[in-house]
Amino acid sequence: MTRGLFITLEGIDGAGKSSHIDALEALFRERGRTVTRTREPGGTPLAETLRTLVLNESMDSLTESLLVFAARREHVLDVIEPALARGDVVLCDRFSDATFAYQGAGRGFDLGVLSTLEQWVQGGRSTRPETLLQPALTLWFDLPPEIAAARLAGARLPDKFEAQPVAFFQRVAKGYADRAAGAPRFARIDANQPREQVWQQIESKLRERGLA
Ligand SMILES: Nc1ncnc2c1ncn2[C@@H]1O[C@H](COP(=O)(O)OP(=O)(O)O)[C@@H](O)[C@H]1O
Ligand SMILES: Cc1cn([C@H]2C[C@H](O)[C@@H](COP(=O)(O)OP(=O)(O)O)O2)c(=O)[nH]c1=O
Repeated sequence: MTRGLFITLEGIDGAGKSSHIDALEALFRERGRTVTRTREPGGTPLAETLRTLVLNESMDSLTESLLVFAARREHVLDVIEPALARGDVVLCDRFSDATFAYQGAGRGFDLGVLSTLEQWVQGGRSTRPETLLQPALTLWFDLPPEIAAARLAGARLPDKFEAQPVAFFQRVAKGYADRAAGAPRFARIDANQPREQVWQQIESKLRERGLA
């Protein structure tokens, strides 16, 4: 059986990821694909418990990094790898790029330690970089932090991260830009557009890459 397709959605809080994931799922289902839709931190009962802690408790940045990678380990083993082995399209709302952006760039935590954890969690037993589990495509919703903050104001009760000042999200946004630079799996979506145009960009990125 052919291995599935791993797609992640990334961007700062309020960038518009959740607003497009239903349509993305519908698009693949219309093409006859089985879709596993999931999110991080989360995706398994234990990982969802860890998510509640990470999103609600204040903690040291190493603790936070270990918890998101612990949740990811469970998620990769129990959900993502089995779904890819079945041939599913896996649509995941955030993955390890979020850790590099939020814990790395946002909190200032050591990127080398994050890379080591990434290798442990996504690399199986091998230490070769090419064996790292990474998405085939990362839809990166790029939106200026001031605009994301304005969109979120009044839209929902802020969690621990959403309550951070704009300066934090400027660092996170830079973290995403750094991670995207030179990584062809990233497809930048200009999220500072009306919804319809954001969706058109998503469709055209999928077409360009022969994925839909
Ligand atoms: N293109 C858009 N233009 C204006 N508002 C938008 C757009 N896309 C989403 N929104 C609104 O912005 C807020 C954040 O969007 P959401 O999809 O929840 O972001 P995320 O999942 O990335 O945090 C929501 O209130 C949503 O309705
Ligand atoms: C996956 C991940 C998420 N996060 C943060 C980013 C988000 O603020 C939060 C949860 O993401 P998200 O699911 O986008 O939140 P919401 O349900 O409110 O749309 O967790 C990290 O800090 N590190 C990570 O590794």
